[in-house]
Amino acid sequence: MIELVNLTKKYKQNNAVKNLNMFIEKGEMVGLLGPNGAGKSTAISMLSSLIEPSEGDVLFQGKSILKRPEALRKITGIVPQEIALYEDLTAQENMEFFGRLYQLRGKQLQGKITEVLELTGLIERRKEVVKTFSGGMKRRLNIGVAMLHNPEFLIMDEPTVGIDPQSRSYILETVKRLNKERNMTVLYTSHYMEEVEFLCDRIYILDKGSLIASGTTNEIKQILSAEKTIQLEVEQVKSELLTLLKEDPSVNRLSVHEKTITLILPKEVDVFAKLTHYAEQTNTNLKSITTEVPTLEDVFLHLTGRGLRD
Ligand SMILES: Nc1ncnc2c1ncn2[C@@H]1O[C@H](COP(=O)(O)OP(=O)(O)OP(=O)(O)O)[C@@H](O)[C@H]1O
Repeated sequence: MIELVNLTKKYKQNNAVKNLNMFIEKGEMVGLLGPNGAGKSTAISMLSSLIEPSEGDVLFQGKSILKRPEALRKITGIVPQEIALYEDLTAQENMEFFGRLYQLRGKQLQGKITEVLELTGLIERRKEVVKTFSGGMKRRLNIGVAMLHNPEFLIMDEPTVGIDPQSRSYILETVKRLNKERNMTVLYTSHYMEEVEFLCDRIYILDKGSLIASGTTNEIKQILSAEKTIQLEVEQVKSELLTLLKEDPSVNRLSVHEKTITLILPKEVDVFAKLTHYAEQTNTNLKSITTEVPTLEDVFLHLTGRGLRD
């Protein structure tokens, strides 16, 4: 349905997106993953014709959208990273304003507003002004606005950043339902691996503007099939311990998040005795050692040597 061909965006010395090749089939949920600054928003802006590519093309049903963006625009709903709502208007008034921009009027507009307010769980709050809403409710309303013109294709740019857990799971469940019940095609960008793992059939991983991996969720995880992930929970992360671990030839990758050290090692290596020894040597109080099933987060660490949330 949609194809990105060698899509590139250059800003002076910086390539925000480099030779990006992607395809999205009708009814698919595709994840675009990467840490902050990876190029996700830039890729989305080119896909939705908000900015022009420096090189490459976007094809919709085989035809370039560069000169004729309307066909794709008409079927696309965009949920931007920034909340775009009028704070002093009620939820209902915001919907009416944006609905009119989509040329909806009268009964058709009111029917659609009720439908999307129900979908986003905000029907009870329709008469309240947006500035009294929580961050999560504003996000849900923003999603509702993107749904007013009945799009077949929904682009969501990190829709769960900085919101409460209930709104987050509500959004994830809603997106899944839209895909199942309406065969909605979804492009979902995130730096939360677990969200993409939950939602998406296929995944593209971007880092510094370039694609570093792509495939089905299972294919991506198999990159780590010869490896295992071990997590060490420590009372205090000591630099001496990190040095010993980094120097150990069986440690392929290492990352630290708060008081947890994550190691990726070959599957056959038995390191428990060695880890306990390192802990003793550095006077580290080891609270737990656990072997994890690899996650997409581990795949990113494996491919780049960095955690997604560093
Ligand atoms: N208008 C611009 N001018 C110059 N550089 C830009 C511009 N827009 C983006 N960039 C740069 O391009 C790179 C990719 O940015 P982009 O916003 O696409 O990343 P992202 O993956 O969406 O990250 P985030 O999750 O933080 O939004 C960054 O290094 C950014 O600083």
